[in-house]
Amino acid sequence: MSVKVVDLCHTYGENSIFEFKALNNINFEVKSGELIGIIGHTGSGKSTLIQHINRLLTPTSGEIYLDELNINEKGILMKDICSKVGLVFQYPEYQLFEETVYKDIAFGPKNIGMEDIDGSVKKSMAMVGLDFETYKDKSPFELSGGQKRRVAIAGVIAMDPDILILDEPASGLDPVGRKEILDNIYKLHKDNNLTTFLVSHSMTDVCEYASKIMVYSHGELKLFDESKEVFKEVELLKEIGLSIPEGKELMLKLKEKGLDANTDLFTFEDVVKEIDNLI
Ligand SMILES: Nc1ncnc2c1ncn2[C@@H]1O[C@H](COP(=O)(O)OP(=O)(O)OP(=O)(O)O)[C@@H](O)[C@H]1O
Repeated sequence: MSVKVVDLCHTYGENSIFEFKALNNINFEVKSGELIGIIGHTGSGKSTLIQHINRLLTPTSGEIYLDELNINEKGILMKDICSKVGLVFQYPEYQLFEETVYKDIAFGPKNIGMEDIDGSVKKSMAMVGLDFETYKDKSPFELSGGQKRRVAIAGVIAMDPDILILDEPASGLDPVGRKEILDNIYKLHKDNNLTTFLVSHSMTDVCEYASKIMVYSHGELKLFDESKEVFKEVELLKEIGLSIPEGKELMLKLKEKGLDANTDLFTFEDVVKEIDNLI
């Protein structure tokens, strides 16, 4: 499913002394099946943006289209949007509340009136790499941080969305847990052709996975391009207060030291290969 955002503005507390413009004239188009990284400093508007894509917020002005559907048009039910757009909030494990993993994952599908609840729980658990028999009767609260997060993601996937949005899915996990969850999300996206938005503070996290990256600063979309093009804008990114991926940083340092390093590289794998070539 494609997403088109046209002239989107969002002002919190309009016409009050707390008025704050969180998004200013945002325009972009994302094709069906793309994985988009959304990067920006704290308070740049990332969460505000993603809440518009599943209509949790109403634009102050502007439009959002999912394929041809203008989601804020009169008569469109919230239920219809929820079944198309799955939003996984930051630290989703804090929103787990049922006594078993099965019940927690089944909650969403039941709520939107899906028929084969059992089938969708089984399928979504398999998709996030949780064995059904091992985990279905466990309490979500006895699981590790990474496993809890998988349960929370399975609860959203179980509603069979066309678009998946994840707000900082790797935050608070150790390096192994981060890689596991991000690899799993990437696989979900690829296997199901899910249009996916990955919100992060970390360039290093998103650069390995995203086909394109959006960079937000103070409510404005500053860059939206393929990763390697975005990472060429080193000065602008530093000005905004964002670090470039560690791999690219290393390549730039090697170049400074006089080595013929390819500074267009940024993923861990590519950088390791390049270092092998250089030494
Ligand atoms: N409900 C609200 N009322 C008033 N201002 C808000 C509200 N929610 C967010 N803001 C403000 O809007 C701006 C954008 O917030 P938003 O949460 O979208 O940023 P963010 O990029 O997601 O930040 P973070 O990375 O810290 O989650 C911030 O300055 C924030 O303080």
